[in-house]
Amino acid sequence: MAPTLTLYGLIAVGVYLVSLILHRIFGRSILDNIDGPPSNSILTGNLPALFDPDGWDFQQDLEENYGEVVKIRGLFSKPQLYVFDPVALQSIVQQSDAYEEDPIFMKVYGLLWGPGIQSCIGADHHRYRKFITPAFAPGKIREMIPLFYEVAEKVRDGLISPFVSGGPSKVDMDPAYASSLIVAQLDLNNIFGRTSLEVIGRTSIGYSFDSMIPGQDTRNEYAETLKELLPTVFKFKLFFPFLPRACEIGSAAFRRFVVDVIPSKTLHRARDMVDLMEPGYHIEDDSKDIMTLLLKANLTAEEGMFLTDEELVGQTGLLISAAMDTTSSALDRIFHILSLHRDVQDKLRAEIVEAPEHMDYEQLGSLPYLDGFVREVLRLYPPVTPVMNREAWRTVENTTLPLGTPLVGVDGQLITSIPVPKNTTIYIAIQAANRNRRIWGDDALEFKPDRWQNGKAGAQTERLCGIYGNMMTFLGGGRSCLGFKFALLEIKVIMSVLLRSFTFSPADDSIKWKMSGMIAVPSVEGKVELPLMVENLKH
Ligand code: HEM
Repeated sequence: MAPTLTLYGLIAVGVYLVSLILHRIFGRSILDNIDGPPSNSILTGNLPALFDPDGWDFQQDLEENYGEVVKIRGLFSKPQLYVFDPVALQSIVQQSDAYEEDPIFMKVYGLLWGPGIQSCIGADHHRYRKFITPAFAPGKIREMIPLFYEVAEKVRDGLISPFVSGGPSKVDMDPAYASSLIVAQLDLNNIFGRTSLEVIGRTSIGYSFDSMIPGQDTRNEYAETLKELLPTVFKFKLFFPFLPRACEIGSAAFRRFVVDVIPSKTLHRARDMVDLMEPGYHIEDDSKDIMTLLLKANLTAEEGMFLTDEELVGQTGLLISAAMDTTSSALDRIFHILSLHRDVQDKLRAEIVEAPEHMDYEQLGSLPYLDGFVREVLRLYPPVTPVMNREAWRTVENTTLPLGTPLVGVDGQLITSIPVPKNTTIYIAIQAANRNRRIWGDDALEFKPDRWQNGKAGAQTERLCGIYGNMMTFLGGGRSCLGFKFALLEIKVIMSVLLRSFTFSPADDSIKWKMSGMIAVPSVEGKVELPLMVENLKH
């Protein structure tokens, strides 16, 4: 009896899936008239190409060969939209009642960290955001600058150590200059991963993950795991859509049993990582860190606004994760570009050495070339890779996406707005928006720090709704990055300290940028690393 029932059950599921696929392929969709690339597979659509670690060419094809809203195919060929039209973007990020963060990603974040700002929508998100925003006010970030310098100077000392003592890195003496100049090949990805974790650890929970002792690679297990966590979890991205339902099947113990018996090393690695993150970290100091600010704010929060202990802990894990990989990716890209453009590097160094050794909030913002350089890198190479998920969701059955530039439909007619059915996945194409020729000019794809004057790039007439520099790097609207000023100051402090002491040039290895999870990372022969030649100027 039981096997027959199981068989009928399986047949029913099979029939449902086949009818779903047939409906998707042969049924009509209101989005049929939007142009886009052919689907690569009935089952997975264009998703493998979109999420491929080397998917830059596919993204470029979307950016250059269709309109500013492109139709792609998702699971079971469901139509999805890849959007970089500025008016459409504004409508998406600002109409929080019509569009919300994809519930699937919310679920993933919630499973990894517990309740927190990136794992919820609606009123809960509003409550978290209102609660956390004051911790990132300019006055609070100003107080963190000495700590940024403290960490940056430890990094500098750490970089000097292999030069003086041999250290753990490959040391390559230039015989002609051996007595005066010393050059070493160092993996800056490792160094910036440690740096950004140390900065966010110290500022968010007053905890030092890494003593940054010169010459010692002392990253702890939590730090190592954190770095690997999202890339590992993202290996299962095609299964994400099933997560919300899967999490409702049986008890937690049963779901754990299922994970244990599935014969997948990667899944077991992800399970072990989440276990390790569970106990969290130990708070050593309670002075000015963000956690202390949140705890204090909790004491005086009005009814319904305070956070539970579980929420506070979840929040901190999310903050560390939001800050670490993004800032480390930005630093990697910055130093890779510096190594490739020696003239730019020299010009920056000249500006920096003229400035005070320890700059305050205003001074860090007032070096024009440094400011233009950072803006240009973050425009052309946003660390969060071009796709961010949002979904037209339940409050309205269907919604309408307004367009700044009309599209030519598949039927050859002009389209001035797009009716979007409920539950349509929309990708905010951050990089495509940042490189849109209509906004940035014909040289949009060129790296030109000089295009920036007083925080503005040329005579732009078209606005993007991003919170920083008319670009989408930190998003805009009610889910924009809360830590963007923090990140910019951290980056500028680290650049100013390191450029005073070192020059950076390419090593022999060829560096390729990959998409890892949602973050761009440098890699050499498949391994995440950024080998650069570093020359000590203060020998
Ligand atoms: C260059 C570095 C960074 C980049 C490019 C970046 C980018 C972003 C982006 C694109 C989002 C929107 C994500 C979404 O909608 O799911 C975001 C959200 C967020 N970021 Fe950042 N970020 C950076 C650094 C930081 C730092 C240093 C912190 C904290 C110290 C931080 C805290 C947050 C938080 C809390 C959110 C969630 C906001 C919300 O959901 O309301 N970020 N970030």
